[in-house]
Amino acid sequence: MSGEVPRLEVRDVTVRFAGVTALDGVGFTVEPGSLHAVIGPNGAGKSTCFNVLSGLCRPASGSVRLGGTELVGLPPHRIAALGVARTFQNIALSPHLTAAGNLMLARHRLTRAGFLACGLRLPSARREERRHAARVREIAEFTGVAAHLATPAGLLPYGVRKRLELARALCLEPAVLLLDEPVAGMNGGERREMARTIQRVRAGLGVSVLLVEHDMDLVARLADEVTVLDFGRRIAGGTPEEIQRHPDVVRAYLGTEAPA
Ligand SMILES: Nc1ncnc2c1ncn2[C@@H]1O[C@H](COP(=O)(O)OP(=O)(O)OP(=O)(O)O)[C@@H](O)[C@H]1O
Repeated sequence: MSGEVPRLEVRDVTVRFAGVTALDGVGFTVEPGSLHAVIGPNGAGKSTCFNVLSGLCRPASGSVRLGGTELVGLPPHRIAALGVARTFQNIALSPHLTAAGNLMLARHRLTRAGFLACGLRLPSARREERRHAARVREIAEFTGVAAHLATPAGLLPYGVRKRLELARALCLEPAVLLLDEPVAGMNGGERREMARTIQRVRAGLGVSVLLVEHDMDLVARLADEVTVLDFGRRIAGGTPEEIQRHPDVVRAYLGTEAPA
């Protein structure tokens, strides 16, 4: 499948908030099927970068292209429909819906007309519904949440909810998956489980993954390429090994958390 996954190209993106340049001419490329991490100290611009890619924030200038398609200026639901799906730092699941319900809701976003037909209980819609349910089960198995499908999302342990959030993003059948701090707040066991899940998803589904993460062990273990931001600027890019030796990166992290 990675043969069909388009390249994501971020070029010269600048974002300004009153008095603050959150991103200053930032550019990088996520190669098809690769895992690309964006790291940097607090306030470096990582979240802003994600918000630009998913359409929540419009840059003052610059471009984001998925294959031949310009994403800047498109609303978030169009960007998701084109194949860029994201998770959030703070889990955004419906707590009263079951895990399966949350995933089915995401599937319905794929086909809005399907949702209407489904409400009218047309036979074609019932077939479609069964197909969606089968795919939801497949994705749930991939992400290790299949045993929890009947449980309301709000009652699940934190680590499972984070994997469910990832499963929900995958329900949109993305070409590029944006993961916003997927192991934040997790204990060691949950972190290892999430790392395995990300590896499985990437290898099994062939999607590209763009990861924002503070956990350097995870980045070193998973990433093919790393982009380092500091004060809104891209200060370095390369493999995890190259990044850890880069003098500007070491300097940027001094006094905060040194990359392990
Ligand atoms: N909506 C906003 N209005 C004003 N300033 C903002 C806004 N969002 C972000 N900023 C500023 O832009 C800069 C980059 O913030 P951003 O949240 O992207 O950094 P980050 O690397 O994600 O930080 P963290 O690791 O703490 O999440 C910071 O100086 C921040 O204060």
